[in-house]
Amino acid sequence: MFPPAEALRSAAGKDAAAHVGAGMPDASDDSAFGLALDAALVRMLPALGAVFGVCVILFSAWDYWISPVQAAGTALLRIALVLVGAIAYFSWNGRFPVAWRCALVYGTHTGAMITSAAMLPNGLVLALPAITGAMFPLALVEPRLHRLLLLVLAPTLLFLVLGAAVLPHDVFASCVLVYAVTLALVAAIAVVQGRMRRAAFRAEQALAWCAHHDSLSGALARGYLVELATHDIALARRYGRPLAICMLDIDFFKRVNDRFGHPAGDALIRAVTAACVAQLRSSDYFGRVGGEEFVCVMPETGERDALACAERMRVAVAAIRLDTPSGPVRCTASIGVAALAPAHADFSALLAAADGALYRAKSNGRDRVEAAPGLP
Ligand SMILES: Nc1nc2c(ncn2[C@@H]2O[C@H](COP(=O)(O)OP(=O)(O)OP(=O)(O)O)[C@@H](O)[C@H]2O)c(=O)[nH]1
Repeated sequence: MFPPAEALRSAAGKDAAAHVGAGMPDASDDSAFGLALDAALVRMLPALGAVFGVCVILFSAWDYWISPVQAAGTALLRIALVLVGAIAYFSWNGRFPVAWRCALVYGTHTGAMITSAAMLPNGLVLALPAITGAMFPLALVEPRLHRLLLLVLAPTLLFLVLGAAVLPHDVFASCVLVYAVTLALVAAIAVVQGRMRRAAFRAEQALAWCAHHDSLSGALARGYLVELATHDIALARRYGRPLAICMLDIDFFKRVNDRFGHPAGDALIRAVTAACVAQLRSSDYFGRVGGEEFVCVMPETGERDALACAERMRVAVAAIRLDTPSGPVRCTASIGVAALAPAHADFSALLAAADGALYRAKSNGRDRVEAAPGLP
């Protein structure tokens, strides 16, 4: 069983078509890494929020131990703030970025700890290990330093304001020192593990790209193209939608290699890929299925539009001119087009129809587009 095409497209990094001919993902582009971190945050936060919530409520028992008289008040405050954070987290889902929701959960949970502790005698000193300890999971959840600092900003200000108000100066200074050292440690852990995660993410992206693309042309690799096409054919059948494919072969490519050398042949393969991809819709995809053979899959496209697209590709290929020391390299291409019909059992059958049309284009003189005969 093939995984769904959308999963395959996202495994390749972005939309498959957008990557055709685009080369390896740009290692300096952190936007995909940022999206992956946000997705991880969405997965981790509910669990982390629940753990924080349980801890904060358990601290109420501790409050009772320190000051039974005030325990009811602090317990109510803690529970109210945790509930506010949890309710807002779920009701803001989809309306606000995950970073804001994360800040809210962390802010309400640690805010509850700090405010309740400040109400108890020596509470802030006694609760300091819990308040600073709560920062450590953040280093795992959010390794981006600027985001981490934004997350801790509100609780830190609360800690400083309440600490200055309720603690003696020297005790307050010691608490601030412990807090600052912990924050520096947490930031260092975030930076180190962020670097490790970024390196792993890039390696994963590069591997996914290599698995799904042809390294010479940047077009989709045959296996990946077949997987995507198999899925799109199933969709087209299910919903009675059109789909067409083109099979393109560079004419007399051997002569290019023989006359200009293999590097020129390679450059021509890249130029043909770029020229063809430029003629396609973003929902189409283009793969290299053999030495100088390419297949383009066009979902939601009938035979007439596919023929027009194939003609645009033929003209674009004929316009290619590569300047080499041995003179300009030019080429033409023959293209076979086949539209999906009920008689095509699967992608191989459709491909065989396009191959037959391509064969006719070759035998009829090359540099032309031919359609496969209509099938019931
Ligand atoms: N430079 C280069 N050449 C390749 C690559 N893959 C296959 N080829 C060459 O492509 C040529 C294909 O030749 P043929 O199958 O005879 O096809 P053709 O010369 O294009 O002739 P027609 O298809 O009949 O028009 C062979 O010489 C292969 O060595 C590649 O990645 N790079």
